[in-house]
Amino acid sequence: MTVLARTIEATRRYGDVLALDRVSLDIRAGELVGLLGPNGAGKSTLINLFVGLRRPTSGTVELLGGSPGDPVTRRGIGVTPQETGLPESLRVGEIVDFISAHFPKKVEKGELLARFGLSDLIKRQIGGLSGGQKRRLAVALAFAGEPKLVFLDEPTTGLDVEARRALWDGVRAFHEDGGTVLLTSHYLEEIEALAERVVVVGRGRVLADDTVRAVRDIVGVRRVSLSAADLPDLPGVIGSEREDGRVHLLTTDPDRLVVELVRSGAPFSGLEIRPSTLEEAFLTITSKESAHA
Ligand SMILES: Nc1ncnc2c1ncn2[C@@H]1O[C@H](COP(=O)(O)OP(=O)(O)OP(=O)(O)O)[C@@H](O)[C@H]1O
Repeated sequence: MTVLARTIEATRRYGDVLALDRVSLDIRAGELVGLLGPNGAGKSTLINLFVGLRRPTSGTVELLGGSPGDPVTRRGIGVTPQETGLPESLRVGEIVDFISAHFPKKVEKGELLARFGLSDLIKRQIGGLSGGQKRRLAVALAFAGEPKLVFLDEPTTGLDVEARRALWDGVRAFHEDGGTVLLTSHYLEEIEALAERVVVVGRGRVLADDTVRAVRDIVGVRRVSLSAADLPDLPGVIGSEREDGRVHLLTTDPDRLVVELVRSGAPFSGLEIRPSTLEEAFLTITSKESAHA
């Protein structure tokens, strides 16, 4: 399958901060890929490398067979960054015309607005739109030039459920017509609603690149925490660490783990069970450390 965007061992530093650490990733034609990761994982940095807003400190980035630095290449993509500022005095229809004018091919205005549930707002000034409507418009504009590949950085931030659904419908329609999308999110639920492939990023590295189902199994992990001096080997523990005298055990079956813990007779106190955060689940599982005392 044709690769539309690719990084090879891409590293990006901001001063002392290593935002991306040797990331190699292919985005193939027709894919809808979700980039999932906690705050500061490096998602926006990766998108910025792909769309030519930043250059890698080392490594290579390719876009549509060319370089992201080339404005002609960039005409083949659509982008909605995390923060968007649209001119307040323009009307919705006017901003669509303005953006479309930059592209050789364009989606018909009425159709573009309908796809994102914005038809009724065509004559409204942008300054009079709600935050959610502005966000939806900013996302719709990424599709205006009939792009081959669209990058959406947290497209549904600040949207209510209905607006989020309207936006998802627009993205799905583009994908069903063969379009390729890379979108970032903090939420697996969002990626699950849209994507088939999930790339999990944490601390600048790709931690997993798999189907939504496979990633969901890992994210479904629970964290069982307790205070104990010594613990025997317990079944079903897929990762563990010790912190300030507490032991954190990761498992997909916390009920069984607790039963086995009690059966083992090992003294413990302060038992707590909670869902693991994405970062905990992935970093603990992928680290080789084990903290069986
Ligand atoms: N312009 C910058 N100058 C300095 N550090 C930066 C800059 N941009 C990003 N960083 C740092 O690089 C790391 C990765 O940031 P990035 O914005 O790519 O993460 P993210 O996964 O998109 O996070 P979020 O989900 O919060 O948007 C973070 O530690 C961030 O503080």
